[in-house]
Amino acid sequence: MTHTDYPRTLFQKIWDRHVVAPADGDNVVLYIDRHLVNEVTSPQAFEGLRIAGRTVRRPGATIAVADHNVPTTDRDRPIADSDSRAQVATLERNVAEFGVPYVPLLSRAQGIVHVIGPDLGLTLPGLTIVCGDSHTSTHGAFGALAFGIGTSEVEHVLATQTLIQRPAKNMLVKVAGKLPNGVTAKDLILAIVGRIGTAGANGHVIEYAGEAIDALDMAGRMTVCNMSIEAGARAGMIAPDEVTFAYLNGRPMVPHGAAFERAKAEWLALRSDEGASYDHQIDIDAADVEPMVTWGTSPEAVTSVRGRVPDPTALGPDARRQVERALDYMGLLPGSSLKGLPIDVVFIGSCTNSRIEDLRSAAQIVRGRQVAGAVRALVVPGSGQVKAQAEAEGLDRIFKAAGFEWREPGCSMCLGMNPDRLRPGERCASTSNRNFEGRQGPGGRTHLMSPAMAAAAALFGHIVDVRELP
Ligand SMILES: CC(C)[C@H](C(=O)O)[C@@H](O)C(=O)O
Ligand code: SF4
Repeated sequence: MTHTDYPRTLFQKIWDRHVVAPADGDNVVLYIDRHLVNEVTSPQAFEGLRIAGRTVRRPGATIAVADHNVPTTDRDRPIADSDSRAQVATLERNVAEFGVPYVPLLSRAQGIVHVIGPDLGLTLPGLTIVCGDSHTSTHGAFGALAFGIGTSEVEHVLATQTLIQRPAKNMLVKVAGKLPNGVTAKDLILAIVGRIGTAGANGHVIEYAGEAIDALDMAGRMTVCNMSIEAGARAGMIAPDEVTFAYLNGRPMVPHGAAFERAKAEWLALRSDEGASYDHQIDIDAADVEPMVTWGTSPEAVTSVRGRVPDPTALGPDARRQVERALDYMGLLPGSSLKGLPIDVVFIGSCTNSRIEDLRSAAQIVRGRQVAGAVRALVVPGSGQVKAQAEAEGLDRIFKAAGFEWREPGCSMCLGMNPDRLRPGERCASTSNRNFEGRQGPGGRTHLMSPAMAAAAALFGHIVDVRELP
């Protein structure tokens, strides 16, 4: 079946290539190329297979790793928390029983599932990639169709290598112009989520395009696609180009030599056709984007670092109650300024911002300076490979000399499923993607920002505008 008779978007091209058969109504059976498995959403899925007497259909298309529950210190010792220990042990038992490839905790390849896929070259243009984790959208940065699935779908993919899917709508976010100095991919995606809201892309796959997107490195593109989910999108994607190919070339699971050249020729066709239509388009001028900081308990509660916390009395009754509650939780006064707000903890990590480029950008700010007195500051590389690369470049020494803790890879303080947590009332400058109540530990207060902004906050002990650093 060919579809060359009408212009299609990148999303439609990948979708069409993966439809196996129609299902009920508009639904289709979609073939899945890669299945990433973590310890959180897979136990019941494997249990389901066991009960039904099924096997894993394509173990070679599947890869498992533990990331959420792993401590980021003392890796050679047993995990102290019994629930976390049990989750990791269960994954290890399941992968052994079902013959699924597994990246062991002590392997150099271990890390956050959305960091290791690209690291290893498992994430390739044109593929369908799923994982029982919402931030699977990260992999769309390579021009893949990548989305999060629930536990029952994890079981379905394990058993059949397919999913029943309903077609998505398609949104284009076009970012014209250049991002100003000191403004990063993280600021851009925070600005987009702030503009369209956490439900702004519900039911849509977002494609990002335009000069500012083309200018991003792969880490930046992953940051943008990662947080698409915070705008309600099912996935985010960016057409592959020379930046993508340069990143991929030479990675372990990427085709080599002549096979790479052949693949590249195919990947070049993975872009939206001229005249392809979208259900929705958003236009952003990159020149207007500033360093962004969240003030509330939802990623859309965000403003420029020069901005102020909203004043609820200026709002209608519903918005007013919401903002009042957020400010109360966050311990912020209405109308107060974000710049100068004291912070207790700095977390540089998570699948949004724990890649080598993110660590370089933070280290550049930190080099030769010191973390402010009482601030507890953590750098948690996204994978063992990122950690080794950073150490080879001496970034670990820059961070440690400044007073940062240098940790083992994992989700860490992005969410409180492991020992890295905020204490109640602590305020954190965080490079992660969610600032929900209790996300980093009960009572913890999260301000999302870029790695450079978080690094600067660590040095001053309060939120600063990275553009104004001496
Ligand atoms: C625990 C996991 C299922 C969850 C997700 O799906 O995203 C987590 O990774 C998160 O970031 O909240
Ligand atoms: S780093 Fe955070 S957002 Fe990413 S998968 Fe882990 S918990 Fe989820």
